[in-house]
Amino acid sequence: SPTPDDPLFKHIDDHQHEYIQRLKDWVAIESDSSDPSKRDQVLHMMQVTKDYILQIGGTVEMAELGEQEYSSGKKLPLPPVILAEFGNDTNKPTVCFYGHMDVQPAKKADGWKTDPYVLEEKDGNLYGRGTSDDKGQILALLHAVESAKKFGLPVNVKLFIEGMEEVGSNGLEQLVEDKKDTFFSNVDYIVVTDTPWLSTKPGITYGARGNCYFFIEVEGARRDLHSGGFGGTVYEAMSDLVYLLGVLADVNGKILIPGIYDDVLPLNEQEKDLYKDLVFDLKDLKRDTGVNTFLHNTKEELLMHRWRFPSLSIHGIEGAFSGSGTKTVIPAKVIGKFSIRQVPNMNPSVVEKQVSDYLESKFAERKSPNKMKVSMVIGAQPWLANMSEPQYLAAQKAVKRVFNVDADMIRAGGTIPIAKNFEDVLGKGVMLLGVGGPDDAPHGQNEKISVYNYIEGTKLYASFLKELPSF
Ligand SMILES: C[C@H](N)C(=O)N[C@@H](Cc1c[nH]cn1)C(=O)O
Ligand SMILES: [Zn+2]
Ligand SMILES: [Zn+2]
Repeated sequence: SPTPDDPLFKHIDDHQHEYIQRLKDWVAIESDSSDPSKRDQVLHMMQVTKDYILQIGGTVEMAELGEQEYSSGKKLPLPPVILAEFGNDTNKPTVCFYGHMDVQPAKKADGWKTDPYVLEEKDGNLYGRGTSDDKGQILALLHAVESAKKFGLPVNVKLFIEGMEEVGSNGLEQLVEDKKDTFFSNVDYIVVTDTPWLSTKPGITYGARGNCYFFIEVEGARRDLHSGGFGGTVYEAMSDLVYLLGVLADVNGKILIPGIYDDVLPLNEQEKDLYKDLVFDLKDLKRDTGVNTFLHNTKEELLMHRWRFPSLSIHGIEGAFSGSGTKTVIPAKVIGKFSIRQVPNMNPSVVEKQVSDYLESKFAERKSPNKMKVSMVIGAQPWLANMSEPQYLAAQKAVKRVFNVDADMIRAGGTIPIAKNFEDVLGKGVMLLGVGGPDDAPHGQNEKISVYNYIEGTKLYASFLKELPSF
């Protein structure tokens, strides 16, 4: 361990088995927010989190968000949001941490080596869905709060924890508005505990991309058809969809939608300098991902395309045959799913129109009689902060104290949908301080967090709480 002698750090080290056991218990709850059949698990996860916060001495209000209505008319309860508090001393600064307890889908059949919902410890890593994104990072924070409390908390701590982040944080912006003059009224800083480091060196994150997520729905027949009986006689919905998905970007990742790059902030020399000293090795990335040829060859270009340029990814097709075997079917209705990561100063409503106009004109050119509909189901804004604010200085000092290195100042390619709203609605500085590793594989197979990041990350959060009042 790189940490100096400190009773607080010793307390954390002494409790690591308990911390790992708790992560194991929480990973076992299949809180996948995208799967309607698992909504009760998300609700249960929020309850378990609330109970633990109460156990370590916090107060908790559960803010109800009402129901989620699907296009089919089906309604499901939205998980309540946890609003928690540790201390309300007006002489102390107040920091509010944000994170989420829902996870992305995961099935052993996707290629996991172990059951995604059974935490496995192997070679210093803890494998399981949510170990890194975001249950492990939230638990590192909660254990830090619990430990720091034993030695006297020098700050008031608030927690704002939701259960729908992975599907775009439904209803959350309105809740931030509603709680502006109550729960958030005394909050000085917002810290998001949901982001990975760029390398094994700790990073502090001052920007994140937004995301506009689209569905293209193409409908041909009333039911799936036998391709022997109908192949060659019908306009196939899947062919239309594959065509539309194929005209979104070129082989080099350039997005072909007219106007999409118009609002991207130009790059200046000062920004270029920020990339120079970052520790980031393309060889490590190749080894981790198994990708031999990336779209960009230098550290700077690759990071800029992860952080400060938009990108378009195609995620899947609902309604298409995707099993093993050789089903000979013509799917009647298919929904293609893709998203465009947003960067400053792109605006989701502008992007929505650009995408719809483009796809409608491409579909019209094709002259298919099938029905086609484009909808934007998530429109999350990008966020970029001023990294000279006090919470950044305190985080830098905490990194130095725990790891004895200077933190990398980095941005995130992923999205925290609520980050920009926090800033806009509350007018408070936001920072992402995460403890995930660069190769944790969030959203992918065999997601993990290392025991090192989990435990030293707990010390990082505890040190941050100690340092914050001095800035
Ligand atoms: C960074 C965070 N852990 C995360 O994974 N966020 C999701 C949020 C999102 C965006 N569109 C839909 N969900 C992500 O970046 O994919
Ligand atoms: Zn997350
Ligand atoms: Zn995620």
